[in-house]
Amino acid sequence: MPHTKSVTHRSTLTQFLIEERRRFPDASGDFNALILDVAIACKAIARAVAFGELGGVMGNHDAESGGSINVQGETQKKLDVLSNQVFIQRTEWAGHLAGMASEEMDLPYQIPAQYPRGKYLLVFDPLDGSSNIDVNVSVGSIFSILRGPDSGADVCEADFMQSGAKQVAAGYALYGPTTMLVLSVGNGVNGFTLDPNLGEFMLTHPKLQIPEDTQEFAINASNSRFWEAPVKRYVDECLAGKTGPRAKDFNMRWIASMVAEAHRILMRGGVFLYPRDTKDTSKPGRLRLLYEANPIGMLMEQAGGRASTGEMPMMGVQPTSLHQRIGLVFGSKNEVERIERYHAEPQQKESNTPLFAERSLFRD
Ligand SMILES: O=P(O)(O)OC[C@H]1O[C@](O)(COP(=O)(O)O)[C@@H](O)[C@@H]1O
Ligand SMILES: [Mg+2]
Ligand SMILES: [Mg+2]
Repeated sequence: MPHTKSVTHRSTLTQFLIEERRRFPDASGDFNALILDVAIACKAIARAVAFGELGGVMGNHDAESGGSINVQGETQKKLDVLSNQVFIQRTEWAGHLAGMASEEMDLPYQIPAQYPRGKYLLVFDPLDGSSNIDVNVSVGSIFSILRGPDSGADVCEADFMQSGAKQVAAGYALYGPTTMLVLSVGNGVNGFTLDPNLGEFMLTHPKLQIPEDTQEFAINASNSRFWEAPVKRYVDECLAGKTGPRAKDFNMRWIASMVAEAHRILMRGGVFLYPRDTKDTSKPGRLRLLYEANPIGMLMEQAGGRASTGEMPMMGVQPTSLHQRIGLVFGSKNEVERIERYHAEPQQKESNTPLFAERSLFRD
């Protein structure tokens, strides 16, 4: 029986959290209860994703009335909206939260008056990789936990303006061939696989560590004409392979679900770039600082990898707005450091490797 071993030999998420809590004898248990509520939200979203078309959850939200647009200016999918509701409903009632913020909500979410307020802030991307929902490719949920104000008053944007270094915990759920929860409570990174028979997350990937070197990179190459010189240089050098300055061949991946790319990198190394570019100068990057870059950044750093804007460590960035976008580079430490070095070095005018050279296949 496939699940017998997991029942007898593996820790459940609950057991793992209780054992972690023993490190903090004064802890109230609120934090563990919050993580378990987040885990239930993720299980509920995993079910909705798994039913797909059968569950009537595919396609755009509110399609009959022309669709709904979120604060990012993006058309919301039904599953974006549903996942957001699931996160709220599973966590707002318990008295652990001072407030929440989400990709799908313009403003901070206030805990309704009928519920007690607590000390944490929950920040989340309820469904990452939304463009993949309708094509049955892995998507996920990303979350970050911060300390909130003690006042019990309504939360405001300023309460969330905390650097990534202040995160108490971060994690994601990946709705792939198996559902996984990957979590850091500030003491390394651990991966749990959902046992569908028990409905429990079981510790299957303890103490994840990202290899420092890699031969695999992920970037949306359709944006290459908008990249800044250091990014062009880095990718050119990877593409040049064995005969180029890196003297080794690289492989490339692009899933268009950052959460799935982060997972691959946690499993076997690699580097992910969604850098700042010149495509739309009103948007300094595609991905969002508070609920994408920071939680993934914390997981990377806790697993021995690195996360950066390209210019500085992501964990040191002081946020200025709830839905702030930012250039993001993360993964194997030596590659991220190399990209940072390229940003710091005086810029060459043009890379002299073939893809972007002045005279090449892609230029007259
Ligand atoms: O469409 P692109 O440029 O490939 O961008 C894909 C990126 O957008 C995202 O889907 C953004 O997240 P959301 O789906 O939560 O908006 C990332 O997961 C992914 O890396
Ligand atoms: Mg996202
Ligand atoms: Mg999203």
